[in-house]
Formats: sequence, structure tokens, C-alpha cells
Amino acid sequence: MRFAEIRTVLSACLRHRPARTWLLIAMTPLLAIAPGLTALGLQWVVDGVLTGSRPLLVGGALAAAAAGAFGLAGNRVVQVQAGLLAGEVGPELDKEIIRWIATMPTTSHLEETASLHRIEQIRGLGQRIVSFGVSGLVTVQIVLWLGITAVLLARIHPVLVVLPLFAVPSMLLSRVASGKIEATRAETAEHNRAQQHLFAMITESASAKELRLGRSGAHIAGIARHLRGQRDAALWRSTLAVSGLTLTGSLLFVAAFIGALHLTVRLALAGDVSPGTLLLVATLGGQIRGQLELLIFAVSNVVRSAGMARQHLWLRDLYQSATTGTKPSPVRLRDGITLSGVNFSYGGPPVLHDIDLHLAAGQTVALVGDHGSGKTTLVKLLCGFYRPATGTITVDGESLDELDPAGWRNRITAAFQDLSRFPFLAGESVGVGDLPRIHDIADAAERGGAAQVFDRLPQGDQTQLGKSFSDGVELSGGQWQKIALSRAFMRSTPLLAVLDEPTAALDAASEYEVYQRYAAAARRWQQETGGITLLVSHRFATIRMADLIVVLDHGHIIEQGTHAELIERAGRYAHLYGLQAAAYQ
Ligand SMILES: Nc1ncnc2c1ncn2[C@@H]1O[C@H](COP(=O)(O)OP(=O)(O)OP(=O)(O)O)[C@@H](O)[C@H]1O
Repeated sequence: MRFAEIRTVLSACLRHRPARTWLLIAMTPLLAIAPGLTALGLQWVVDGVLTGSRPLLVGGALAAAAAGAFGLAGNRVVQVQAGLLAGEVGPELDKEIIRWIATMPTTSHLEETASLHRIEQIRGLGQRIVSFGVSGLVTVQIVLWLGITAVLLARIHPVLVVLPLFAVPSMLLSRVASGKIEATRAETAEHNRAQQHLFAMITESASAKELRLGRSGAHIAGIARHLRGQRDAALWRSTLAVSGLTLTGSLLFVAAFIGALHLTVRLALAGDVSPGTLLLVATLGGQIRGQLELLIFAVSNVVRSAGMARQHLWLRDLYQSATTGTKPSPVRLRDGITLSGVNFSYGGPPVLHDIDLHLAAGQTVALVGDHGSGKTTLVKLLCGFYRPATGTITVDGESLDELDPAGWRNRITAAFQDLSRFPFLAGESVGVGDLPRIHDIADAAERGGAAQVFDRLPQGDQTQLGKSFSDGVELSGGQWQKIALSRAFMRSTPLLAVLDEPTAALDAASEYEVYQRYAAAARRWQQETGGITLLVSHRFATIRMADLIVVLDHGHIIEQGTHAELIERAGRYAHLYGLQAAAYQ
């Protein structure tokens, strides 16, 4: 466990529950002394009886009784307090984790497999991070106690000092073993997630239609079972290896303990040590064995805690690095948004190459291109969900990275193809497009078509949406799109309005109406804020109205200009336009 990780867990505990945390820290050395004192007390009692020394007998009995009682009660207090601490501080960590995940301005942590792995390791596990962290204190306590034991044994014979050292291989082996289990868990996390995803597919109504038609339910259940089997087998193999390593460590210690007793008996027979010393060695040795098991448990918890605390730190750093910008967004766009030499990849091959593009203030810009050509990715970069690998995006000359992400977000409105189906009241589902005005939805609902949806719901805009609630109403694809479009109308003064194929589920008449209303809104934004409207569409009747049409191909901009210019150029745009026009003739 590295220092930064210990500091994270401890500082979280000290921040939220200082008194309890200090109590646990203070108890650590005291509980390390108690077992040694008990063993010494017992030696004094035996020697007191055999030599007839009353002070030795009484002193020994008092010391053994007091230290034993303190050890018993103290350990119980620590157990209870550690549990309470985990129960109180854990949820605070969970809240922090959820806040970071939910409010991070970028979204790469939700899309990259590696990040999802890391999040899975800590999601909802704040309590375990703390309780495992507390195991660090238990480890310190046992290591201290082993040191005290070494001193007591060294006083009897120098060779005996090695007895606690035989606990070290056991400790190291258990650390290796815990690391092994952790590594297996991390390696098989993907199996776990895939299995859960498949299970969700089998049980969710959204995928039920295709599964039934393709009769692939049993096939998917089989894959889920196979994944589960692979994960269980991998965990079983590492558990077996761990048991072997742990047993080896324990056997090594038992051999050393027998040797120590043998040596002490010989010393006692030779008169070099008192008979009570034999009891001291036997008690200390017995304690070491008991403590060893505790140590193995504590170390494995610490290793686990370190892994979780590491992911916790990673998430915190990611959150902090994504929220560095502090400058306010312009009230009104004067020049526009400029992309210079922008390259981007999702971790694999590049998805956008050397993008140079100027979106002038007030323009309506259409992005055109084949599926997978990079249109949505470009939109996500402009929204600040991702950062370019190289190159810059500037807003009126100011780097997007320098702008306060929340402020920039407040000036963007967007409707996406893969819209969110919020399980809220219908009106709220629109209102969350601009939280401070969540109930001021009339205008947006009218413009985006949600008003027509409300008219057909049992309680109008007060109807609960979504099947997760018993009284929830499920909407059709087109109705959900109208809700999403209305949500996108909530912000009244955007600098960037994005429509990323949000009308695919609408009929032609509804789509026409939506674009007419958007065009009207775009003209208003143009006047009021110099706002840019960005359309992603495959429908050329919509695209041709844009002031600037940008054609993407495999992540490259291959053409840009007005509809007339691109037709004149007779390139890819003209070809695609011709194909679609011919299809409608
Ligand atoms: N989250 C992701 N992780 C990895 N690769 C992705 C991700 N999203 C998109 N891609 C890849 O990036 C490329 C561009 O995808 P993008 O969604 O930007 O295309 P698009 O032009 O919007 O396509 P469409 O018209 O189908 O919506 C594709 O090759 C796709 O496979």
C-alpha cells in the first residue's frame, strides 16, 4: 500500500469522523503491548509460585489479568469502532465517487473498457475501502507486537529472536497470495460485466423482440453461463494456489515453534532460565500462531484496500484534470469555434485526423458522411465530452480546455440519436434540459413536440414515465424523441445547439415541423448570442439548408462549402445528394 493511498483513506476518516479515527490510531500500540504483558505476567506467576515470592506472584497475576482483560475488551472496542467508522465514512466515499462519475465534464471514463474496469472495482464499495483501510492499523498493531515478542524472546536466548521472523515468510506469502486473487478478480471483471450485460439483455423488454425473432435467447444464456464458468474456474485456481502458499507459510512457523520449545526446555534443565520462562515461550509462540492468522487476513484486506484506494485516487485525479478550466464562456459568440489540427482516437486507431474547421458565429453547419465517419465524435469533442489527442479547439480564440466546463455546458443544447429515457415525470423529463427552469417547460414542450405527447398521457406532464415504476407509462420511440427534442429547446441562449440525428424515429411531417422550429430558433440564437447550430443528418433535404456543409470520410474532412458550391464541385457530396434525390423521384 503506497503512502498516497493510506493518506486518502485515513484523511477521509479523519475528515468525517476524527474522534473515532484517533481512538483507533491510539489503540493500535496499546493493543500491541497487551499480549506480551500477559505472557510475562504468566511467567512471573509460575516463578513466584516456584520460588515462593509473593510480590512476583501477585504482580504477575495482576499484570496478566489487566493486560488480558485490556486485550480482550480493547480488541472488541476496535472491532465495533472500525465497523462504525466504515459504516459512516464508506457512504461518504460512495457519494464522492458517484459525484465524480456523474458530474465529470468528459465522458471517456464511461466508454473506455479500462476505465469501466476501474470504476467497477470501487462503485458502491466505499464501506469496504474504509474497512480494508482500517486493516492497515491492525497490520501495524501485529507487526509492533511481533517486535515486542522478539525483544522478550531475545532476553531468554539470542537464537529465539528468530521465532517471530518465521512469521515473515508467511506474511509475505499471504501478500503474494492476496495479490494473486486480486489480479484474477481484475482479469475476470470483464467476464463479469459481459455476463451481467447479457443477463440484462435476456431480461429486458427492449431486446426481447429481437431475441425471440432470432430465437437467440438460449444461445445468449449459454454464453453468459460460459463466461460465468470461466470466471469461477479462474477464481478457483487462484484460491487453490493461495491456500497452498498460506499452508506452506504456516508449516514453516510450526516447525520453528517446536524448535524454540525444545531449546527452552534444555535451557531450563541446565538451570540457565527459570521454569516460568518455558510458559513464557509457550504463550508467546501460541500467540504468534493466533496472530499470524489475523495478520494474513489483515494483509490481504490491506492489499485489497490498496487496489480500491488506487482506483479511488485515479478517479479523483481524472475528475480534477477534467475540471481545470475556470474562464467564463463568452456571453455572445463574436468569431465562432475553431478546430486546428485536431486528432482523436478512442484508444485504438485514429477516428479523427487533422481536422481544421471554422464554425462561424451564427452559422448553421451540417455534418455529412458515411456511418462511422466521425460525425458524432466531432460533436462530442465540441461539447467537451472528450479532449483532442492533439490540436486545439477554441471558442472566440479561447481554448475550450481553459473554459469552466460547467459554464460551457450551460451554453450548449443538444439532442442525440441515442437519447436518454429519463424515468421522471413527463414534464420533468423535458425540464431537466435546464435544471434551474425545470418547471418552466411550456415553450420548449411546444417547440419540440412534447406538448402533443403530454396530451395523450393519463396525467399529462405529471405522468410518471418508465417501466421501473408500477404506475410508469412507456412511450413509443417517436414520443421519447419528442421529449428529448423539447429538452433540447429548454436552454434559451445557447452558443452551440446540436442536433445529432434526433429525428430518426419521427414521421416525415413531425420531422419537417421540428426542423422548421429549429430553424426559427436558430435564427433567434443567431441574433441574440451568435449561436451556432450543428446538424448531423443523413437527410439531404435538411442538410441542404445549412450555411456550411462539412463532409467527413474516415475521420478526414474531404469537402466543405455551401450546398451550391458542393454540387458545383461534383465530388462526394454531389454524388450522395444525387443518389438520395434519385431515390425520391
Ligand atoms: N465509444 C467508442 N469507443 C470506441 N470507438 C468508438 C466509440 N464511439 C465511436 N467509435 C468509433 O469511432 C468511429 C466514428 O464513430 P462516430 O460515432 O463518430 O461515427 P458517425 O459518423 O457519427 O456514425 P453514424 O452516422 O453511424 O452515427 C467509428 O469507427 C466507431 O467505431
